[in-house]
Amino acid sequence: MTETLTTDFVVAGAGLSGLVTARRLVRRGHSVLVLEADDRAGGRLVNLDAGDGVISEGGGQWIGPKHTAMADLLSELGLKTFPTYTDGRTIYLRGGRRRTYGGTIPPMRPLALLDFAQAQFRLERMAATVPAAAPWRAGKAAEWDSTTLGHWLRRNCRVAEARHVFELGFTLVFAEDLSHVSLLKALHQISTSGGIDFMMNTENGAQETRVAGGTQAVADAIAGELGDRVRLGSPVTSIEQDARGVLVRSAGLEARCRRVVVAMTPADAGRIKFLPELPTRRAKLQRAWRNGGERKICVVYERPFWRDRGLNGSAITDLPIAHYVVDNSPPDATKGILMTFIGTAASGSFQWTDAVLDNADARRDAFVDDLVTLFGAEARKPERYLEKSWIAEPWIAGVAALRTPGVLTNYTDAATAPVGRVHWAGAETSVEFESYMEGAVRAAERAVAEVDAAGR
Ligand SMILES: Cc1cc2nc3c(=O)[nH]c(=O)nc-3n(C[C@H](O)[C@H](O)[C@H](O)COP(=O)(O)OP(=O)(O)OC[C@H]3O[C@@H](n4cnc5c(N)ncnc54)[C@H](O)[C@@H]3O)c2cc1C
Repeated sequence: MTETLTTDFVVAGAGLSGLVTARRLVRRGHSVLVLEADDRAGGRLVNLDAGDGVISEGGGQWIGPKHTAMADLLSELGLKTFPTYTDGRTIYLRGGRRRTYGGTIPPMRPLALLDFAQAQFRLERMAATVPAAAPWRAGKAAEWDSTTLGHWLRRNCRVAEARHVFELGFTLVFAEDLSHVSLLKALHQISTSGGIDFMMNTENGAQETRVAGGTQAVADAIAGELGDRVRLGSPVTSIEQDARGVLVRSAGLEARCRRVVVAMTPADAGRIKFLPELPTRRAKLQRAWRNGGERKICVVYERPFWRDRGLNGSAITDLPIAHYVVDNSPPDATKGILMTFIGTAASGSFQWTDAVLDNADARRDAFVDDLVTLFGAEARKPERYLEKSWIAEPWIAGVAALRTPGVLTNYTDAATAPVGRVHWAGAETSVEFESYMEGAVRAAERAVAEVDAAGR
């Protein structure tokens, strides 16, 4: 039998953005129903069990000093943060030569450093000409949206060592081979996400802080407040609107409401049937949308033994698996956790083989081999291996938006423009800090302001 409900608003998706949207609407005195397809709330925020009550984040984890909306949310929820571990030296390994360094600049050869600085200067200068709210209006939008960041780097960052560090940093941001990322999108991301240094750095950067208890605690806290307003295992299948309101259908449930906020990536919204049909640009955007995908993998040790040797657990390398390693241990160091990402990027020195991509044991063994090279024989015997794949999630398009060439200039504001009584939230609809948790919260605030302003 189909259950029928009436509510002021339906929020589709209980990721961070949908949860914050619902929380803000409830606080304004509205009735809200949140429909989540998966059997848990949180979306891209999820904790992995590292044993003995310790967790490591499987999805979004870091925030930085410019992430003010996230900081406000954490303080409203009474959640604590702690600094990402940076005491000690970082390992830089290239061509078999292992060195350590302090600060933020890897010990590249002088020519590579010069090339890196010049490419960074040029990218920042180009990014400064991209309007935040309308990147498709940049003077060179058509030119930049017809090429990729990967192509630009190959042409303009000629020293392989410098290019590798760039490719590494940006591949982490987009979770994809840079030859899929529009140059215009990359420039827009640079101008709206705090600049290259902020995006790449830990201290004074986007990786500065972590949430005590992991970011899933944020989702759990909000879902706990919302209680039975959140329905899990309830994928929205259709959204039908007329002049008086909206009918939202899910498995065994129909909800009538004034307005709907769809809080997920445009690709995920593409699975919902809309009546009447969506405007052409919006419908085509949903088909064209891509988020990059990768796996986050961690090995758990009894303790962070590398710290005894003055190392902070971070590494930048050209090893087969671990191009970037970071210390993901809990704040009290009751376990030692080292983390990396595995994607499919095939440019530059990234070459993850199918043998590694398609076999969890091979991934673990290859990562441990790299960690032994970096941190010594003690790395050989981890207590546990954890991984979270964002490649084959049934309800989530992937880690972060990449926008292939042509998407920004063809579909302009279709990701955010409301369609009658349907509004869009989700980290991918934020002008600032798109695809970050900060973007998810800002998008929620924008969507709430929109439905408030729309009245009935
Ligand atoms: C590996 C990884 C690392 C990251 N690192 C960071 C980081 O360090 N810092 C940072 O700021 N950000 C990071 N992010 C990004 C951050 O996690 C996301 O920006 C944020 O969590 C997105 O929230 P959201 O609500 O917009 O989307 P989502 O979390 O994707 O939520 C969308 C929800 O909609 C649901 N859904 C889909 N279809 C339907 C349907 N038909 N009906 C109902 N529900 C549906 C999904 O199940 C999901 O729960 C990372 C993400 C990943 C995956």
